[in-house]
Amino acid sequence: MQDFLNLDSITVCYSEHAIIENLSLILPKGKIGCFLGESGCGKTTLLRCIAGFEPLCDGSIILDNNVISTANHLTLPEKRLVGMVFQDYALFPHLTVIENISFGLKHLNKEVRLEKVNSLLALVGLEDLAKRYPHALSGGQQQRVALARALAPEPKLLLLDEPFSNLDVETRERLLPELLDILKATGQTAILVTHNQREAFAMADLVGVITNKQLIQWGTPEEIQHTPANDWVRKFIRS
Ligand SMILES: Nc1ncnc2c1ncn2[C@@H]1O[C@H](COP(=O)(O)OP(=O)(O)OP(=O)(O)O)[C@@H](O)[C@H]1O
Repeated sequence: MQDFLNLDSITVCYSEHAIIENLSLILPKGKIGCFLGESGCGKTTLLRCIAGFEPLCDGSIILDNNVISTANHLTLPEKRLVGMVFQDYALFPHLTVIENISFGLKHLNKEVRLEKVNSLLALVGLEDLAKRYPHALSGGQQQRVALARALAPEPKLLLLDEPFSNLDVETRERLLPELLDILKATGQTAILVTHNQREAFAMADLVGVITNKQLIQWGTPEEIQHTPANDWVRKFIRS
């Protein structure tokens, strides 16, 4: 497998207590990975490690041939070119849609920035709401702004932590294929955390099942569903 993101035997601890032990996986460029597992198994912690918000106790994380985390080295989050979309969108309330999306593009000249933001607004279908503030948007619209803002700096890797969890079922159903289309259209490599297996199997090229501090299986949705690694995975995906 062509290796773009490589988690190599990583162990993650909080106060010397291991949350994740000796976890390895490879995600090729342009693919969407998804972590599945029970509440508290460490899915968000893994995303935080990849984003550079948590150190490793052991192992290494390599992104696009750069070692970004080891037990002794942590490339700063802002230097990793890793974007993150949070559960609660985390938009800047005092900035309009267009200002939120432009936030990470201050280094570009005005013309280039405007062109980029306009194409992102079109990509997420928010051209008509560019001057609104977040409080005047629906949950689904806020999530689209968060996605456009995260995509704006063209991250090497996009991390999405339960991006649909605050949305009603109807909006989730509508946004899921839209999100997939946007990620695939931009060739974005991404990792999604969700509690929802249907979402994981619909979105992901590769699904990781985590339990008891370990990644039990890392495979395509078909492999996980048709050849589960053990009884635990079989029961988990039927639950
Ligand atoms: N800052 C912290 N300090 C100590 N323990 C923590 C910290 N953050 C998380 N934990 C613990 O680490 C474990 C993994 O948490 P994490 O949030 O990664 O799980 P999760 O799989 O994302 O859970 P959920 O699906 O409920 O969001 C949990 O037992 C949690 O209590």
